[in-house]
This record gives sequence, C-alpha cells and structure tokens, in this order.
Amino acid sequence: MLEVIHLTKYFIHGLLTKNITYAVRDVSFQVAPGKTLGIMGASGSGKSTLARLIAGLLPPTAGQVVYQGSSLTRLTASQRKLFCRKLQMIFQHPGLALDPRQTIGSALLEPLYVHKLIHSRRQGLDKLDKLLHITQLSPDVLAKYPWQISGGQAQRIVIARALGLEPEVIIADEPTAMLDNSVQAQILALLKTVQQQTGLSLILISHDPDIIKSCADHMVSMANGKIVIAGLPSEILPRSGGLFSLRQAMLST
Ligand SMILES: Nc1ncnc2c1ncn2[C@@H]1O[C@H](COP(=O)(O)OP(=O)(O)OP(=O)(O)O)[C@@H](O)[C@H]1O
Repeated sequence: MLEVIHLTKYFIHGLLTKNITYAVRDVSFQVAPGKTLGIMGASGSGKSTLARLIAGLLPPTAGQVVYQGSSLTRLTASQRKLFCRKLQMIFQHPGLALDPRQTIGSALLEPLYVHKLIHSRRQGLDKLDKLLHITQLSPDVLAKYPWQISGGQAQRIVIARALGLEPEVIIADEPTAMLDNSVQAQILALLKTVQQQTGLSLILISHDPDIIKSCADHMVSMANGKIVIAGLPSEILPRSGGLFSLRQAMLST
C-alpha cells in the first residue's frame, strides 16, 4: 500500500522579495496493490511535483509518503535503493529517457546489472526475451538506437525497462500525450495487462478524461496544488461523447 499523507511542497524564489509558490498543498490519498489512481488537473495544478514527491525525487516541505508501512524520509540507504527499484516512473517524452548513444539492448540490460537482477549474459538474454514478449517488441529493436525507433516503440522500451526492475508501483506522467490515438490505446492496454498480471499499483497522470475513465479505479482532480475532487471516475467525469472511444480501442488491441 502506498500512502500520501498531508503532503505539501512549496518553492521559494526571488532575490529581493521572496515569493512562495505552493505546488502541492496538504494532499492525502492511498493506492492499493493492483489499483490505478488517476490524477487530473490543469497545467500548473501540481501533478508533476506530486509525482516527484511520491517518487522521492523531491523532499516535501511537510507531510510524508509511506510505502509498505515505512516513511520514505526514514529509509536506510539499502531500503532506499530497493524503493527506487520498486517505484518506477514513466514520462511523456520517452525519447528523453533514453540515451541516444546507447543501443536499446544496452539500455534495457544496464539497470538489471545495476540492481543485480542478472548475473550473466545468459540471464540477461532470457530477461530481455521476456521483456520484449510482454511489451510486444521485435528482437531486432535491441540493436537499434533511440533515434531509429518510433515514439510508440520508445514508450514500450521505457515500459520494458521499468518492468525489468519488477516494480510494485508505476507513476506514469502523461505517458501517451505524445502518441497518436491508436498507439495511445495500445500503450494503455499494455499497462493494464501488466497490472493484471503483476498486481502493481499505478498512478496515472493525465489531463484527458477519457484516459482516466478508461484506466483508473479512483481519481483525484487537482487545482492550485490541492485535491478539489476525489472519487470514482464514472461518477466524476462526464460521459464521453467523442468519436473515438478509448476503451473500445484498448479492448481491440
Ligand atoms: N522547481 C520549481 N521551482 C519553482 N516553482 C516550481 C518548481 N516546480 C514547479 N513549480 C511550480 O509549481 C506549480 C505546479 O507545477 P507542476 O509542474 O507540478 O504542475 P503540473 O500540474 O504538473 O503542470 P503541467 O501539466 O503543465 O506539467 C507551478 O506553478 C510551477 O510553476
């Protein structure tokens, strides 16, 4: 269980007069294993700052993130390393998450060695096989560089790299914002399938009500750093009247 308890983050800026921006204010929620929490909100409402706080990439001004009963701020160095493996983040621009000088194969293998999840070339190849299978990528992608693949393939690779570390929580910050509708549906269906197979918790940040309605079990909506609405997406979000039904597209992938 992941718990966010009265989390607050403000930034102080300005040289002569100190200005304070409250990016996240007194935010609390829980995400159970196997469940998806959707986070919506306009630009600047605090979604990405909240994601970075949960991932431990930013220290909170107040409040805490508790994972499996332990507060992030009180983890020992080895617990922290394990938490960094168990919580993975996926961002909007998969291309930026991949080093242009590194082949895809090497990008997938490196974190497995760093976290000592593989100890030999044979184990590495077996693991790569499994990851390519789960993310429906062809083996010839392994020899390519990030600039030789499509945006959809790049996001699958980023997901494969995250899954290789056997995460229990994934925070996906607008993971499909740069992709066209059909690829978007494939990537979301992939995340859903993996969640059903592994029971991981998913925090899905999106400004798109169709995505939240199709994927999230619960949702919160943020404004000015605060949660202003929380509940079931089906009760909070209006019916989709669009021509493109994301749920149908996801089911047909
Ligand atoms: N490092 C920082 N220093 C100062 N202010 C910051 C910093 N990071 C974020 N902010 C401010 O905090 C507020 C929330 O920003 P944040 O990026 O979390 O919003 P967001 O909802 O993710 O926006 P978007 O959807 O555009 O990515 C904004 O007013 C932003 O300018």
